[in-house]
Amino acid sequence: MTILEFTDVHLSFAGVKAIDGVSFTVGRKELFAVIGPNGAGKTSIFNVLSGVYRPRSGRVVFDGTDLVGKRPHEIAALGMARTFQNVELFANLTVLENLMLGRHNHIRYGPLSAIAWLGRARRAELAARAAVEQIVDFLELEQWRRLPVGLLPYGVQKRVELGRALAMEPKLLLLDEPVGGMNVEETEDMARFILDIRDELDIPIVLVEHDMGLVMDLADRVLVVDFGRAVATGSPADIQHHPDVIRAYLGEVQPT
Ligand SMILES: Nc1ncnc2c1ncn2[C@@H]1O[C@H](COP(=O)(O)OP(=O)(O)OP(=O)(O)O)[C@@H](O)[C@H]1O
Repeated sequence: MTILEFTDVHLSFAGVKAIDGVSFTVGRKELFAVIGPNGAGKTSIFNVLSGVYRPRSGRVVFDGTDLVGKRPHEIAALGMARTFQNVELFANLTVLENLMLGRHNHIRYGPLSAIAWLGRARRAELAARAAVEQIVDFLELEQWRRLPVGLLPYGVQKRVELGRALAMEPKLLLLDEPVGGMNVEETEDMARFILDIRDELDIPIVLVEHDMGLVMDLADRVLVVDFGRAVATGSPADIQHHPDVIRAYLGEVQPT
């Protein structure tokens, strides 16, 4: 039961092989992590998944649909939501307003019914508000819900960004360094929410993260990339001791 198949994908920038024949699959109940040293190709993999880059060759199949050639908004509408390395929210809007924006692809009514606040428009708006309140509750954002996002601590902003992705009711969630720049307490909170998303909301997750401890604690399986290639795929316990993984992180050990 796979939600995502990434098969023999190649992507180059002016001679740099950012992705050099990487393949992996993600299961429907899986928390799948992609790790690797700086410049290894992790962000490029995310950008191919979300339609920002079109690969030179290879297949990317999401829930039965081939994604290659699709635009980012089309991929989002198919049910793939992402967060970004740097928080990308509307700083002047409140938490609730930012979360409502995440629902826009679920709101289907014409401008006339919206102006007249009739039937479908009213029902869709009320359903969106109810869904957003559930997310506020789930991510424990109550105390900040009516504050502009720009005023909130960084860790809370990252949580709002996660909430906005959840507001899309995704079939798959892509998290790009969800604990990057966070302190220990914020990291622990985020780790708990990520696990709850997989276990309670039943949403599979692909995670790119530099925090090894977090990856080892959370991931069901891990893909290690280096110089655009897949070095190893396996459980956290398996890959930790894999000689190619140790080499990728520590460099070649020279005999003395
Ligand atoms: N838009 C681009 N133009 C040119 N080269 C790029 C571009 N994006 C990525 N690259 C190159 O592709 C390679 C992979 O980069 P990528 O950002 O995917 O790595 P990464 O593993 O996400 O790195 P980091 O951990 O530093 O974020 C690098 O050599 C990078 O310089």
